[in-house]
Amino acid sequence: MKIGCPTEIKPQEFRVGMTPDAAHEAIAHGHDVFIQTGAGAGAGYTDADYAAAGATLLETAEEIFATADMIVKVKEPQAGERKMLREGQLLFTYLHLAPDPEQTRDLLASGCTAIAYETVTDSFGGLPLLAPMSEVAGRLAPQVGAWTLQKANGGRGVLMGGVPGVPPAKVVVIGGGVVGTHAARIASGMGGDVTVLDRSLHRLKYLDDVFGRDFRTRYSTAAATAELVREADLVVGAVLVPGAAAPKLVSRAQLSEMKPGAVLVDVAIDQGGCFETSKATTHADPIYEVDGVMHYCVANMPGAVARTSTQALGNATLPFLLALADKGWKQACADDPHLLNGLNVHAGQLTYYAVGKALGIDVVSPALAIKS
Ligand SMILES: NC(=O)C1=CN([C@@H]2O[C@H](COP(=O)(O)OP(=O)(O)OC[C@H]3O[C@@H](n4cnc5c(N)ncnc54)[C@H](O)[C@@H]3O)[C@@H](O)[C@H]2O)C=CC1
Ligand SMILES: CC(=O)C(=O)O
Ligand SMILES: [Mg+2]
Repeated sequence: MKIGCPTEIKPQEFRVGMTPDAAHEAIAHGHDVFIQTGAGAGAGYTDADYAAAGATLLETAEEIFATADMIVKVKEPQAGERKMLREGQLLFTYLHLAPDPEQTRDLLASGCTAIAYETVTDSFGGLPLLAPMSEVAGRLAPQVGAWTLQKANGGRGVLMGGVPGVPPAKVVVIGGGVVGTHAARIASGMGGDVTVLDRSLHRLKYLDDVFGRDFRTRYSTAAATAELVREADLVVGAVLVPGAAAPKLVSRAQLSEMKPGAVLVDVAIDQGGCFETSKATTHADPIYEVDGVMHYCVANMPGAVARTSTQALGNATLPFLLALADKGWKQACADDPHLLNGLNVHAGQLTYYAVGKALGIDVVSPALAIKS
């Protein structure tokens, strides 16, 4: 198979879909790998690294899209990239379609087959291709939250860990999955006074067993969330209903009850965000204020630490990438129901139920789509 990896073009996105090691493995499996020149630069990989791995360097994204049977990326295809997708071509990347009707429309119109990293599952009930970036974003969230809390950035001037004789920041993490657990661990390590909310008792029990000395847990009801958010210095939004638009758990009206200069970091923004007032921002201009409360809503947080993120994502995607290339997507998905769960679009049909529900589009079952 011809595998193509273009340079990411989302603003301030420095990750790359394939490392030189991944290219080397795919080539050892008998595939041809085409990398756009400069694609790895932001993650610290040179064109020479890819050439040494046996990949062919191509100058432009147009050449990559025209040449490859499978496109491997990091971020959802941007409007210009979507125009280059064609019928029968396989796209393997993050998509986050539920909050993105324009992208969904373009992918359906292109006739391509699109497998979304974020909806591939594993046998432990997890999301193995989302998890590495959730680990990164979760660990970044207290770091960016602490920065936003600084006075010069519009925050209320509270130091995360306090100092002897002065209390630390009150941190509330909504959602105790991968992002939430990593955010809580780091915030607690920085000295914050941390509470994690989740609606899964099983998850709360796990967190209490493992981290009970480091942070508190609380069952997520609207009342508990409202009470904790009112008192918080920093709130991290980390909920997920896989594939679906994020539920709105803090309303605009609640902002007026919060402390002036408190900070909301909405990691769930790539699924539309879990605060009513969230709108996606970029690393170039990450924060804004609404009703005295600072918001940080960057939809590609891991891009800030592109080298760590590229390596972590590459470790997770490689086995799936090789299965898709070795067997073709239909056989690979037929053999692995967890990979089939990644199928969001095929030949003009939407194949992921939660996306169809969010956007009001009819859905064809993925099991039927692989037979078409
Ligand atoms: N902004 C960014 O750069 C990045 C964003 N993300 C996003 O972060 C979000 C969280 O991802 P993960 O932690 O991997 O998901 P996860 O599935 O591991 O955890 C989500 C948790 O939310 C909980 N939850 C669902 N509804 C809830 C509610 N109403 N109240 C409280 N808890 C609730 C679930 O029980 C689960 O424990 C996703 O939207 C993901 O796409 C992930 C990586 C990077
Ligand atoms: C998960 C995701 O969308 C990201 O890492 O950018
Ligand atoms: Mg994202």
